[in-house]
Amino acid sequence: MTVNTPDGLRAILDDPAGAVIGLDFDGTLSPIVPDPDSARIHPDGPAVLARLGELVGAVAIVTGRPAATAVEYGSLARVPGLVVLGHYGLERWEAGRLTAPPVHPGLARVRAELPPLISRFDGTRFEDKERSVAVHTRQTADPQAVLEALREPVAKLAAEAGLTVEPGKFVLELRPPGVDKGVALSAFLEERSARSVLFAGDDLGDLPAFAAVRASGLPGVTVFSGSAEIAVEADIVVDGPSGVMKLLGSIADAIGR
Ligand SMILES: O=P(O)(O)OC[C@H]1O[C@H](O[C@H]2O[C@H](CO)[C@@H](O)[C@H](O)[C@H]2O)[C@H](O)[C@@H](O)[C@@H]1O
Repeated sequence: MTVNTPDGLRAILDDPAGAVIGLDFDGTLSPIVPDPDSARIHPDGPAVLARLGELVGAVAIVTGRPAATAVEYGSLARVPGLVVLGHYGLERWEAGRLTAPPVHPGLARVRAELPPLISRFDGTRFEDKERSVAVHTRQTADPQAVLEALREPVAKLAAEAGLTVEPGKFVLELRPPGVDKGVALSAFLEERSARSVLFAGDDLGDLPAFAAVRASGLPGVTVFSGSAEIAVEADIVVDGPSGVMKLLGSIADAIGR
């Protein structure tokens, strides 16, 4: 683990009741796997998050997944006070209740037109998440080349349907515009009158949340869940979800003392 800026962490440990711990799901809490439906939280996750939920102001999962999927794949239903902001903040799950806006009308079109567009590349995967869709290339023979080949036609279709493209690890998501993880995290910090913040993520879609930590004016710490797939600047870099678990566990231990 590389620690560059421990000040934000110090604020969390000194005043845990004022701390918001924001966490991405895939690649941060859940190891990356080839099949998106097979992703599950790291085995230590439910217990570590349950401990943290008792100790800090709030634990929030901010994810591109539908909120209910993150709760299910994360076995998170019993984490005290947990809030899950799904679809980059479009949806909110809290205490077993889901709130979400109507489905964007452009999704019907991409649901019809995207599968035939991607089917010329063997191994591409269409993920229908109801309020967004995603095209995965991880299981193709050349994931990066297929991603590049699809970038332009997918962007054109998304624009015509009034959707935005969210690129990630061998994935292009088409989702409603107007919200991102930074917007979602900033609003949550305001709502909770946070006095400090940590956000951990692993992918391009997490960068707005890292920027929100920096823009918040609060003592804050960004944590990058590192992998060979992308490199991102953050205050703390850990080794994937197992490193995230160790860090969160050590924060819980330090607060508990
Ligand atoms: O915001 P996140 O919680 O990180 O979700 C982002 C997307 O993650 C998922 O895809 C990624 O994880 C898969 C399972 O490990 C992996 O197969 C894929 O290559 C990754 O891109 C998920 O399937 C998407 O719907 C999420 O939006």
